[in-house]
Amino acid sequence: MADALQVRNLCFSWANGEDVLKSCTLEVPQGEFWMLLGTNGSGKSTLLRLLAGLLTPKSGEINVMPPVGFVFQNPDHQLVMPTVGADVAFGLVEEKLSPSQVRHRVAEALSAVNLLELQRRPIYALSGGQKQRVAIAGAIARQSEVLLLDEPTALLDPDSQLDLVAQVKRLVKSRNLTALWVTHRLDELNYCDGAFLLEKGFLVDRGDPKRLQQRLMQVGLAS
Ligand SMILES: Nc1ncnc2c1ncn2[C@@H]1O[C@H](COP(=O)(O)OP(=O)(O)OP(=O)(O)O)[C@@H](O)[C@H]1O
Repeated sequence: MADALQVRNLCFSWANGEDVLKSCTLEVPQGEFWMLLGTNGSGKSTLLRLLAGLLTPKSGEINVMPPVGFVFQNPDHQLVMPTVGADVAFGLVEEKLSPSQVRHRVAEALSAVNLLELQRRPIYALSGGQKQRVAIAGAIARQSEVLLLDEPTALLDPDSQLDLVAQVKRLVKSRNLTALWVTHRLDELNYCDGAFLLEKGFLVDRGDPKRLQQRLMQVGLAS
């Protein structure tokens, strides 16, 4: 399977000169769900922002299959419209679509995350997990091939957390999407195809999630 996401020798420094990513190389095959783990400050969010094109690398190569959908830790930083349906439609304003095409895309994306019946609900009246699903529906409506999710369950209770990760896994598999999901929660590793471990800007391990789960349970992953 071809890679939907590829990074070669990626280096990044902030303006203060701090090296955050040190020659990182990774790839995620199309249709797979991978996770990115690491202690606080190891560079996970920075890597995700580079993949989304929100930051510019110091050196190295990034290839990500477009369009890319990004899901933030806090959905209140991303949902901008008053209702569920309006928010998902807002993401389509730059595409030249007729009103009926927009309605169709919004309905299809909300069905994919089981929120169609909440289309007219105000955003403020949603739970945290429902808000994250609206953010994911936005990416699906824009027909994103790659989903980048930066600790999307950090603000969720354990039940909503596992519902969300299971739902993203189903979406990835049923639509042949590709996802990279940042987490501190080791139980989420049960849902992915593989995982990367980032330490102080170096990718120090990768591969079978069960093996990484064991390794991290033994040493304890700081969160
Ligand atoms: N805008 C910024 N300007 C300067 N330094 C930054 C900026 N954002 C992050 N950093 C620094 O970059 C390093 C990596 O931060 P990053 O947020 O990528 O880590 P992380 O692994 O996602 O951490 P966490 O698990 O706490 O979210 C940290 O030392 C952080 O202080």
